[in-house]
Amino acid sequence: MNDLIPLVNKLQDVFNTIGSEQIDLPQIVVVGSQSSGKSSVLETIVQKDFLPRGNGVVTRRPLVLQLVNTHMSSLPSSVSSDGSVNEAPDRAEFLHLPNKQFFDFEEVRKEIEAETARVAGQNKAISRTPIHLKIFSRNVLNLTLVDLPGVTKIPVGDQPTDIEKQTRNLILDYILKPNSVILAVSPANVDLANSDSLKLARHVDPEAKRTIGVLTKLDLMDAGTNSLDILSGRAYPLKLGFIGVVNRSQADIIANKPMADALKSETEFFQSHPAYRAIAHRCGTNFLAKNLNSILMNHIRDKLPDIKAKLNSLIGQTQQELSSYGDPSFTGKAHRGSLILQLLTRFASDFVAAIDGTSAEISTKELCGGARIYYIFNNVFGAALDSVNPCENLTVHDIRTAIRNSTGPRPSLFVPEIAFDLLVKPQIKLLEPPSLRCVELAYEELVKICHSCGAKELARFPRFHAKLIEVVSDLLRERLGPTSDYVESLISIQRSYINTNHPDFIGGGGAMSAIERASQKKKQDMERTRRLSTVNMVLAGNGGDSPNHREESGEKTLSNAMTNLTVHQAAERGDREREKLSHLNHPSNSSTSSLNGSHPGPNAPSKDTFLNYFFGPQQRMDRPTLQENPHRSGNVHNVAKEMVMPKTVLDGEPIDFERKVDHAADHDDYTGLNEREDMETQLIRSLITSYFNITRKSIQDLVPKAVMHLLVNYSREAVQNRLVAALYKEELFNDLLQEDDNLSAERAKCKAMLDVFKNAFTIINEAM
Ligand SMILES: Nc1nc2c(ncn2[C@@H]2O[C@H](COP(=O)(O)OP(=O)(O)OP(=O)(O)O)[C@@H](O)[C@H]2O)c(=O)[nH]1
Repeated sequence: MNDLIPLVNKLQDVFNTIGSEQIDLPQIVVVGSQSSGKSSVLETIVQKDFLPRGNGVVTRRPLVLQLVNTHMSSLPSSVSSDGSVNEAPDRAEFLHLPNKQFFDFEEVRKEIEAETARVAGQNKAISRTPIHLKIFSRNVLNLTLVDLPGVTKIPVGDQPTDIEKQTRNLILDYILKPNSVILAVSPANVDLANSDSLKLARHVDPEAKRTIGVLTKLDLMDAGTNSLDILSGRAYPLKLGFIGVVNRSQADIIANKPMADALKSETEFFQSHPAYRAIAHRCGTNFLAKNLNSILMNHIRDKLPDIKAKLNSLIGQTQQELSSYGDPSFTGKAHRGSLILQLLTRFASDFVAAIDGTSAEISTKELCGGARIYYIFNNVFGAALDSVNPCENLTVHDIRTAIRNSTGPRPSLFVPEIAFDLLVKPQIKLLEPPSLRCVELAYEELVKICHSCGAKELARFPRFHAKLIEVVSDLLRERLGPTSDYVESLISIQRSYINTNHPDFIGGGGAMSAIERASQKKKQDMERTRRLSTVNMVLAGNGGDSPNHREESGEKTLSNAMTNLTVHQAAERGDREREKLSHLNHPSNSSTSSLNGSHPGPNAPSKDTFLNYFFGPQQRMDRPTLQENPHRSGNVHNVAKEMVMPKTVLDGEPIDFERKVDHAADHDDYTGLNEREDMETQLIRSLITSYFNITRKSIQDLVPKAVMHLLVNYSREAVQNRLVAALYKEELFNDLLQEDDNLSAERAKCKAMLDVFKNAFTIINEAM
């Protein structure tokens, strides 16, 4: 039974070697506010002066103290020549100094101070890293105790402003572990209601099952007061009870009072104290040590089955982790070929599965693989194409220049087809950058896919993994060129023949109708604005009307004025307007019927020239007479006719050639377009937009198909063969199957851990 504490110490040592905190080993954690007497309690238990002393914060790192009874253990004693047994002297060992033994406990104190300062600095700051100290003595009972920094309220020295929070968290880290027994130290000369240690203990152990209370400084209580209520468990119930102790006072320490004397004085104190006399056998440091020893042993005995179960599952997990690093024996000569082939096939099928979306490890966080390619086609590429303005960079100047240049030395009779052709081709070129970008994005996605393939299985063989990626990347790069070229040629194909017979093309008639509608609307708007401003003028011209008067007449005057004005103006314009409108809309008028619809009727001949689109075949003959003076009428239909006859001729004005040449040379001077020029420009723009939209649609359809065929599907089919051809070569096997150094180290660490767990399991098995 008494072997249980050495067993836990053994486990602790075993786990310390691998720094594993996976097992929560039973231990006693000493908690208390600053200067409550924690170190004094520990020193009295050990019966040695070995802990740092001083004012204020002294314990600044957790101290894991293992007490080993050399009397009970088989450890170092020797037999002298006269046959008597020489008890080995008490000694201490630090985990951080494995080859050094301390026999002078003053040196132990210095080492704790130096080690504390090394990690936590010289000035009052605290650190979470524990110091492990083992003390071998015949005067101690087997115990494992952890001394923690005291709960501090006010920061001093280098301590950060949140020192209270930091110490609290550090303490909580230890006492939260269900296998920790909390030794809550409270000074008896301070009201228990203010005890920090009991507050913290209650927080993590509300049923007070694993908290043992220690009352220090019982000798410092005011005369006439005592803690009998607490010590007998009436004031503050704890399952493990309260134990009172009297440690050395500061004066005793200064006077170097020996431990043995201190223990004697303590016993005398309890035996002679009127209040404690009756419970003296349950008080004092010796009783505390014995009690702690049996509490810890019982605790260990209770917890061992859990620890065993936990170890069991850890062994399973670690074994699994170890096998994930691969079996080093499997890379022997006989197996290399099949291993290479197996990993290579796995890589290729991962690649295909990622594209097809059949991968076992499909991400739920972000789009990947095939879905991402679809997203590129549908959303990214689609949006990029949609964002292209069909008339991007196409200024009025460009359009006018194109029209003029395409007519050569002749005056422009119609808006020439050649100008449209000239202008629309560069616009189609605008579809090329997004299309090529689409190819690149799909390529990049495939590269990304290939980087994520086989990552788990191939972590062991980084060279092989890199080679596999290299070969697939080469394959993808090879396909990038032809795919981009093909997509580029798709755009060139579109540019090489402008198919104005396309059924979706708006054509001249459609474009004219659209412009006509827009123009009419614009005119109506302008008219409305003009009327309103006239009304305002009428209202403003109402003589000496004061502002107040105007306000009084209000809406009524305004509406009257508007009605009068509208009626008046309608009468003035009269039949002229009505006649024009009926002329435009009259179905029997063949010249307007084709203008109003996008497509000519079923009997209309094919739209082979611009003249056809604009006016239908009959229009060739339907030229305006000079008397009609279409420009002056401002009618859209007449303006369209103007494109057939230059305005200057229609107006009958003499042409000043000198001025015209100068004007044409002045490229920036297109701001003051006349109505005919404005109409021509608009017409060209709407034709370009219509044709561009048709091309955009077909590019949007064709590019993804090309990318799928030439890049994605091609590489998908070719990947396995390519990998085998490039890498399944006997002379490469050695290089490809070179293991990663880190992985070998990880495997070794994992193996060591597994050994530790197995070892611990055996230790527990033997003890139980
Ligand atoms: N008279 C008397 N003095 C005590 C007793 N216990 C501790 N002291 C004194 O109280 C002071 C603080 O004791 P420590 O043991 O250093 O307290 P601590 O809780 O370890 O302090 P920190 O590690 O700094 O948090 C010392 O001067 C001790 O001598 C006691 O039972 N009686």
